[in-house]
Amino acid sequence: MSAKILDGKAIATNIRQTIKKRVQERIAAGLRPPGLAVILLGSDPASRAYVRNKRRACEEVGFKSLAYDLPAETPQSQLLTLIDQLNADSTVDGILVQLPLGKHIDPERVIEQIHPDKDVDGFHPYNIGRLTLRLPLLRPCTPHGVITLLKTTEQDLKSLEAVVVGASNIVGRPMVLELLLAGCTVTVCHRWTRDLLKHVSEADILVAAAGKPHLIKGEWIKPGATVIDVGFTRQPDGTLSGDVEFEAARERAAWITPVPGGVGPMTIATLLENTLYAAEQLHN
Ligand SMILES: Nc1nc2c(c(=O)[nH]1)N[C@@H](CN(C=O)c1ccc(C(=O)N[C@@H](CCC(=O)O)C(=O)O)cc1)CN2
Ligand SMILES: [Mg+2]
Repeated sequence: MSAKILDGKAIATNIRQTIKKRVQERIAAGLRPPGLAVILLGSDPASRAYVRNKRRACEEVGFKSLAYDLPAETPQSQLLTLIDQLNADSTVDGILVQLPLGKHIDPERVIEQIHPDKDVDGFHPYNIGRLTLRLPLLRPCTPHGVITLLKTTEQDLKSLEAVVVGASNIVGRPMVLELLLAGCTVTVCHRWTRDLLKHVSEADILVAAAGKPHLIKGEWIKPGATVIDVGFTRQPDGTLSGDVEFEAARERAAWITPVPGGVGPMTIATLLENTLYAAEQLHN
């Protein structure tokens, strides 16, 4: 078997086109464009690249993009004051602070300062709580983007065995909640899991989000499984590696995401969806 490719790049392009049309309709109806404020501290090259892509994506679909590039040493109090100003700005529907932040800043404190209705990353405890209680509002972008990808396979997700590898706040944990909401039976593996192979080999749906290149061996994959690789580690030669041995896994899986071009583009497309949702449903 050679798995079908889940082409996140193409699916994300379709989503972006749909959003662009909706923004044009809004403007034609005399409504303002959705606004997204993206805050970047420091000059980490990867963070700069992701932020550049987010701002470019906003401009392409016709959103108002507000850029705040602050020095790495910006005090937390100044960041909180900026967030307060953006919370009060009625032209801003979404606020995000690019992660990770420097050691002098408490990311949980910063996320909690964002008004939950403008938390388009879906990281605020209010939005995570709503997802936990099956009342989702603004949902974390990468996990929700993965669900969008899974829906394109037209499998009935109900009753499937899903295994998430990695338990981070921004991917693994909300991914568990999303898969549970979709009707899967969910197992989460993490650094203390004793027998990773055993769990992975039982997965109908595998979401690898450990950030460890090639942690998941191809021969562990259950034949016919759907493999979603959230990992993207930059190697010294400049190439990107996922958490899964792609070529070997592809021989066993039914569906698989590439790295790059799988999950990554869905994160940004889902961010645009969240910002449009905030503008249309939460701030009118
Ligand atoms: N505030 C946030 N910070 C971070 C998030 C987030 O969702 N919100 N996620 C990651 C970084 N990230 C977006 O911010 C992100 C990472 C990767 C991609 C992506 O498109 N990856 C490409 C490959 C890109 C490359 O060549 O380097 C792919 O997989 O195809 C998009 C967004 C941490 N911080
Ligand atoms: Mg990818």
